[in-house]
Amino acid sequence: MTGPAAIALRGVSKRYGRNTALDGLDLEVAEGEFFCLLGPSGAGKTTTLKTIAGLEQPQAGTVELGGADMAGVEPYDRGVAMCFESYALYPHRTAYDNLASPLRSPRHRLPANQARERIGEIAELLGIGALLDRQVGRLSNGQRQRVALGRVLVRPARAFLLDEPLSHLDAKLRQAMRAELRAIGAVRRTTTLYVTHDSVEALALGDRIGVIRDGRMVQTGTREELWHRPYDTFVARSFGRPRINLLPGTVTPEGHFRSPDGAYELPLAVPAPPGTAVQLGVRPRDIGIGGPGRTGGGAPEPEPTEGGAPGPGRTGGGVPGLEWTGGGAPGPGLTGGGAPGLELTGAVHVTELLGRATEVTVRIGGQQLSLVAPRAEAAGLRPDHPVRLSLRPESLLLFEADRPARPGRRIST
Ligand SMILES: Nc1ncnc2c1ncn2[C@@H]1O[C@H](COP(=O)(O)OP(=O)(O)OP(=O)(O)O)[C@@H](O)[C@H]1O
Repeated sequence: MTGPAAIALRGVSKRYGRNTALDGLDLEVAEGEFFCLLGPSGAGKTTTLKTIAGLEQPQAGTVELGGADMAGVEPYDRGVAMCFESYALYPHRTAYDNLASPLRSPRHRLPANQARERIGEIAELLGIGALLDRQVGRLSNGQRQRVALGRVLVRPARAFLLDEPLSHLDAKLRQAMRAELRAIGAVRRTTTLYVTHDSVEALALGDRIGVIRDGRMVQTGTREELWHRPYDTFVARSFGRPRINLLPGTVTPEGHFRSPDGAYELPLAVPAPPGTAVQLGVRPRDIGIGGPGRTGGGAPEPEPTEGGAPGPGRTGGGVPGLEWTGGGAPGPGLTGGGAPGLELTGAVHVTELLGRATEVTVRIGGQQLSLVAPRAEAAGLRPDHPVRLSLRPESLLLFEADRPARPGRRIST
């Protein structure tokens, strides 16, 4: 990172009475970066944004913007623009007026013609150009949400803090807006911290993603890092639908994974002490069905259940929702060919149609495992049919067993 981070939180704790919202949170967002903060409800995402904006005072830790400590700096003087999920708009004024009001404040005042131009540009990009004369109180929730987002984006800021700005839109519009959002010039140029609980959105939008849980940052990284090298089972479960299979078992003296009933063993690429209780992580799209024909690189189909993401879907080393723009080699984990595939035999439990693909749940001994197969390949499968599964050793992840208070960490070399 050159120069100070645009946003830096160090050891930030925030309690509300006996409720701990943030518990020593660390976060760094680089200048110009689009950073997605992903976490379940109650993880502390909104509190993080409010603390950066100066609307909440942490009990411990520091917040820096552009290298300057923000302790004691009023929200207005921090220069960040925040869009709340519960948007505050003037319901009796027009959408245009709502967009224009930030540009009338002494700090951001623009000459009328420039203000009009800027509002027009933002409104067009957000698809509300035709609604500018309408009173906000007469707009739908989704339209109002776009006005609220526009209000944040019209004025220059050192950083945008966006709290689930697309949550009120229907799936189709959300998908379109997601693709549009990063194209907006203001967003492209400005550091953006974007809160979401939707992993598809995070994968589609974030230059980097931070996964937050119980007020702590579990892992930050690029989508490839989080997908291929998740810190623990919580992060692994956060990405991908259907979810990653996490199969409990133990490590044998030979360093193999063994299922609890001994129904199967698989060699492990990662050394783990014999006897260790572990979980084997394997993503449904990395499992081939019906023999060696499909061992080369997981299912070639686009993501049917995660089709909301822009781009070709599966070009980025298996990470869904990733438009691979870097050229050259995709991320790790897709070495294609080369390593011999592993084989397992089981019986079909159920099949479920997912649009162009089919989710197949297979029983192996007492365990179940789900995979995604192209619809045509799965068409003939019936419950109790015997099936052969193929796995690529490099797509297997190994985790410690989950404990009640702590998801199992990934075991790596
Ligand atoms: N003003 C408040 N008073 C008391 N508790 C609060 C307050 N604000 C947040 N909390 C608590 O702090 C924790 C974190 O809340 P926060 O709103 O930051 O989570 P979140 O990740 O944004 O969740 P969501 O996705 O549901 O919006 C929750 O347990 C919440 O109940």
